[in-house]
Amino acid sequence: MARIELTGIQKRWGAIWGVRDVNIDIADEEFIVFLGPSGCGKTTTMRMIAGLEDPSEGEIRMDGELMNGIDARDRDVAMVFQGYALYPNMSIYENIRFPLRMRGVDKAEHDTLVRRAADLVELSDYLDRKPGALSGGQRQRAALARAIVRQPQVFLMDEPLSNLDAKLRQAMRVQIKHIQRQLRITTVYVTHDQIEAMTLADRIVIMQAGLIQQIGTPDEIYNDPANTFVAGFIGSPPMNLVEGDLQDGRFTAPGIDIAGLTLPRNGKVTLGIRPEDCTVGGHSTQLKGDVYGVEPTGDITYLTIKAGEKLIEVKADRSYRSELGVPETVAFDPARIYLFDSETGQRLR
Ligand SMILES: Nc1ncnc2c1ncn2[C@@H]1O[C@H](COP(=O)(O)OP(=O)(O)OP(=O)(O)O)[C@@H](O)[C@H]1O
Repeated sequence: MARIELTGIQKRWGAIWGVRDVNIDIADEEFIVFLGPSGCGKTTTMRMIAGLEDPSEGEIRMDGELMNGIDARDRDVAMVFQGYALYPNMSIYENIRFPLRMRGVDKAEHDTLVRRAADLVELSDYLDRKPGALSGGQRQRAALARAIVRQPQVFLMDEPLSNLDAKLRQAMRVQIKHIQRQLRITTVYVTHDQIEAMTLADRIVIMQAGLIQQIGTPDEIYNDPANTFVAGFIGSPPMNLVEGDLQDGRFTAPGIDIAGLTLPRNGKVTLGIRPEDCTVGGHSTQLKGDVYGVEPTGDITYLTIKAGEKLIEVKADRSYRSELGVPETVAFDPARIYLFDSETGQRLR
């Protein structure tokens, strides 16, 4: 159980900035995911919570207690990393037990705790094996069990699934979320994978270049992106963003003409529309272009249309087929159209 408060956190090494002005109040039992591209400051933020880095400025508190300057070993956190960091010569049993020995937990409790943790991650049948004799997913589960075993106040996970293949990642996501809910341990998880962030998080913190761009629930981040960075980072494929001209509520760009956008502003704006909020065909005059790519995947067909010089991504019906270069039209759901300031990227509508 722990609430974690980061207030005015900055980290720099000489002229290099890791993070600038990070403020976030993480509730007890919350699952928080830091999401952003490489180098945005996610790991640095997590390392400061762990006590592996000191902030240059700002305060870190756990349950109100100031953590600045307190050694990592004296913080009640457990970490899981991408590289599992299991000891190759120890059995899985001994690997999971290791933190109990390090923390001086009463020996009489070890066996029960190790077996309970192994059971939670479904590794009970593998306790006698060495890490080398396990699959990647099983090793990752062993690393998870080692973090779980002594029930810390906080879990810190840095891209723990990125070594696994897509199918295993999905299975492990479900397992991690399930275990976190069962144990009710505050969890901070770092990833650059938006699906992981959307599926795991109570709240997502989106970062870019050391700055927090938005903090919100997955629904808020998806439905109410604060700016073009967030809009373009979430979604698969992400939101289409088209620069154009707005005059008296009518947006125009090459191949695109949309009326009825109520905004008390004229001039250059960026229009945003998600691929899943577009409908192909019909008598739409909103977008006219040529088919540039068609990708059937079974349950959905991804269609790329070239309008002017811009490629627009559309999620079409699974049965949609066409030939390259064929003229096509697209209609936009008016309630799902976003407008952003083209200069600042900030959301206008
Ligand atoms: N020890 C260090 N010395 C100098 N600069 C550093 C150090 N650690 C990180 N940085 C810089 O701080 C910035 C943030 O790094 P960080 O590792 O937090 O990014 P990240 O978002 O976790 O990226 P990735 O997904 O690639 O791990 C980067 O520009 C990085 O080069």
